[in-house]
Amino acid sequence: MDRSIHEITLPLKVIIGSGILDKIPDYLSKMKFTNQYRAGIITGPTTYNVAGRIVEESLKNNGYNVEVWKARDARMETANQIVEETKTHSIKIFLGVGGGKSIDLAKYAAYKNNGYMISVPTAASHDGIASPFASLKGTDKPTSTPTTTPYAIIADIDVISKAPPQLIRAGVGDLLGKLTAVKDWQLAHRLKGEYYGEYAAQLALLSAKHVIRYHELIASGNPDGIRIVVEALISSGVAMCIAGSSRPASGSEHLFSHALDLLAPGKALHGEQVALGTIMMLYLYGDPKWKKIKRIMKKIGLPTTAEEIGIPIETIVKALTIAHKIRPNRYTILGEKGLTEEAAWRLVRETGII
Ligand SMILES: NC(=O)C1=CN([C@@H]2O[C@H](COP(=O)(O)OP(=O)(O)OC[C@H]3O[C@@H](n4cnc5c(N)ncnc54)[C@H](OP(=O)(O)O)[C@@H]3O)[C@@H](O)[C@H]2O)C=CC1
Ligand SMILES: O=C(CO)COP(=O)(O)O
Ligand SMILES: [Zn+2]
Repeated sequence: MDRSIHEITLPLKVIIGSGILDKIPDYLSKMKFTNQYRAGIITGPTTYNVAGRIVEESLKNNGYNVEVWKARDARMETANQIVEETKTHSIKIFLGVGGGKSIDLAKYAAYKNNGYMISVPTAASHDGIASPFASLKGTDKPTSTPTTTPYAIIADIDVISKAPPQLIRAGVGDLLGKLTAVKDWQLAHRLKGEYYGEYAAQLALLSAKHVIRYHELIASGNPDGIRIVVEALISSGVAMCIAGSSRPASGSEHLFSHALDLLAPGKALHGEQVALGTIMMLYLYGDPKWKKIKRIMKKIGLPTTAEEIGIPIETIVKALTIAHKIRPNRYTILGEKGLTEEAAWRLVRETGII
């Protein structure tokens, strides 16, 4: 990347409130959109019932021409199919209504169609809500594809609060990952001369520190706690916008999660896997904080063992040994050769994952 020109695109508007889904047409018109623009809702089978339908009906009631896509996965193949279909329908406004999967698909489709992406999260489970990247699956090396920064974020706290509690816990897990992601970024800067942006790094770290500070309030299910997680997730996404890469938000703990996605797809949530990886990567850094993070994870109900996350320990060990190959140009504590099987077994024993 040519670092002499650093272009940053941030979301134009962030609206967080209660019962705001059916106000989306008003927000769109305040952003100068009219119902001359065709709208596409990219959602999932469950999230359509939770939120997508409300958005669809309110847009239709306001004269919008609306098409809906209910996606079951965020594979590159699925993403390209949506791109083609949205092209046929001349969609210009792409609303990602759902979890990380739906939001990533909408971002990708908006980017490929030169449209506007509106991020409508139904769960506080990931920091892709505001990021300009789409994590698409289905290849042997899951990649973060640069797309378009969400033009606006419309987060309905009522909907997000009613989501299964496992999802908000996963959001905290994704944020805890910034503790090692930033260490990895600094390491790559020192050892490989990689560009490092202190401000973006500190912003990502702040989002992790913020949820650590308020973990008890978050665990109580109080709407103020939910709001804290949503804001921290948005802020971590903004860190990615500023950095121009997912570096501040994704390091060795994410490589471990991506490896699990390849070996045991659909077994656990992204943020749960990332948090488990964070314990182990902190340990590798010799940072005694791994014990505190594990304690906090237990307190809020995030899985801290192979059994709790529902993935066989052998698979976790295997993931640790292949994680470094997922994105070879992203240098992390795992180094260029990765962990041996013996080292991986020692790691899971020392950190009590087994
Ligand atoms: N681009 C980026 O920067 C980032 C991308 N990601 C990506 O995001 C994904 C992880 O996001 P995550 O949200 O955990 O996964 P999903 O989008 O797969 O959502 C998990 C499940 O929760 C359901 N769900 C979501 N909201 C609700 C709700 N309110 N009520 C009931 N069910 C709900 C979804 O339903 P349904 O089946 O209807 O979708 C889905 O079954 C991964 O693919 C990850 O790689 C993560 C971080 C950053
Ligand atoms: O999940 C992410 C940040 O939380 C995105 O990271 P990746 O670049 O590893 O897909
Ligand atoms: Zn993540």
